[in-house]
Amino acid sequence: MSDSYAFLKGHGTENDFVLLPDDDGSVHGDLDAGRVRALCDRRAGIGGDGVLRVIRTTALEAGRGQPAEWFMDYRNADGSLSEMCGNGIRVFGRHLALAGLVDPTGPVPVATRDGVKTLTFAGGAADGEITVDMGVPKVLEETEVAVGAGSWPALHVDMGNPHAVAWVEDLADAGPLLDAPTYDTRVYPDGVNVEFVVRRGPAHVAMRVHERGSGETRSCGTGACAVMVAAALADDAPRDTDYRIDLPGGTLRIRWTADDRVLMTGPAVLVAEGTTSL
Ligand SMILES: N[C@@H](CCC[C@H](N)C(=O)O)C(=O)O
Repeated sequence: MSDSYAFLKGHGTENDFVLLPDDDGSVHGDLDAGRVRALCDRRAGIGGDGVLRVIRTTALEAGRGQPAEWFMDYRNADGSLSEMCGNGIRVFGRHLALAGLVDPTGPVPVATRDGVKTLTFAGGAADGEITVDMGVPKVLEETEVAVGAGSWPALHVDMGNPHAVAWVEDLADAGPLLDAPTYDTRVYPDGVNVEFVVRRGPAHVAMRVHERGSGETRSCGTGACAVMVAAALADDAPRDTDYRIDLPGGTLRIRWTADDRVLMTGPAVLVAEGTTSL
């Protein structure tokens, strides 16, 4: 492994990531958790909610056999793995398009630990929103989450990664979320991302999120999809209704289609690139 290596920094609705180009896996090897934590450190590192390693599908065991050239190797800021990252995959796609590694005029498949997701670019490589086919949601059991003295019923929605969606009176009810919400570990043996949601209008909600492995973040794409599914069920909304999901870092638009797929649309921005030896 080399001492100094390339990175990029980007965000999707202010959910921010360090990207590590590593085509054949020779730069970062197994990408140990310590390096991920150092890169994501907001004072001593570059800073980010997670790391996106850009690696060929053929170069990583988790990617082999998936029908896509590129694999999004996502890690949370604490170094843990997750199956999927909704904001991250748009940023990942933006990098692939800007680097000329994919053709953004057609559908772009990206392999993940939750299988292949397909990206559609509304603009060119450099601008416009990106829509991701996030696949079929799994609506599971009713459960409960708690923060401090407050506790709320929550719906378990699986978007490839686990979510608990809790309706609250006010987004401030959950407090500063410095501590992770508590949850039923029998329901979520591998941890959970917890979303707190309020209504803003018809097909329009706002949310905050505490992410497994990253703490409270400004946005979570898979979380927004889970929230949209919970809201559409609560509203008895017809399929193909477009929901607006407001997050502290911006807005995502989500649709649950008649053929049971969740489509997420939002921005993806690259803000810096360089080399580091972290
Ligand atoms: N911010 C992401 C989700 C990242 C993974 C999550 N923290 C987990 O551990 O499942 C998104 O935009 O979906």
